[in-house]
Amino acid sequence: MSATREKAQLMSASEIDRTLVRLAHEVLEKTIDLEKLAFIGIRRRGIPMAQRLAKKIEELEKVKVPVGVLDIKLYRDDLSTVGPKPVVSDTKIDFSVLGKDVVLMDDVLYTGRTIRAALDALFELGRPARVQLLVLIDRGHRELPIEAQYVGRKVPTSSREIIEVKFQEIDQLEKVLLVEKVD
Ligand SMILES: O=P(O)(O)OC[C@H]1O[C@H](OP(=O)(O)OP(=O)(O)O)[C@H](O)[C@@H]1O
Ligand SMILES: O=c1cc[nH]c(=O)[nH]1
Repeated sequence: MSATREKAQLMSASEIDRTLVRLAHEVLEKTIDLEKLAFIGIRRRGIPMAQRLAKKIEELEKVKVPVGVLDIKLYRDDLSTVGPKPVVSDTKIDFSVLGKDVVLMDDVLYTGRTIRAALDALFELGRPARVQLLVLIDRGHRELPIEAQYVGRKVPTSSREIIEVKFQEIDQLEKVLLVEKVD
């Protein structure tokens, strides 16, 4: 792994929280039937996001939104010409996705390959009524026609830059950093 240098802090803990509150309100605004809503977090940092959004919606609307988990790992195929390929390695969704209004959640949207793998896995489980995507950071550089309906912040980046999201539940600290690869 190449070394990195911190360039800027993009979000503090309180900014992350305010953004998630806004996103919870946006999801509610665009949801017709709350009983059909279901959140699926992409491991690792999509999971705390899905759990926190479900908690905020329970506080606001007194409705418990079911939360599932998709684990997508990078699978390196030596014959591949496009680099490592994201594949689903573990799924914990203990509710039926049939007819559900699913919101997939992840911390960073970049090429879109992780979300494509998540959609493939989701449709193997059943046919949801609708699938939307919520991300904390959209950094651009898409390689597939995938867009998020709910975006915490759009951050234009160069390909040498990396977005690092840190969440208390995983990293024991809470912030979003812009870092740069150094040779
Ligand atoms: O749009 P893409 O190009 O697919 O990139 C986005 C994915 O990359 C990151 O995961 P990463 O593979 O770094 O795993 P991690 O979340 O476990 O650190 C991030 O959490 C997204 O899941
Ligand atoms: O910058 C990036 C790109 C993909 N995934 C991340 O977490 N950060």
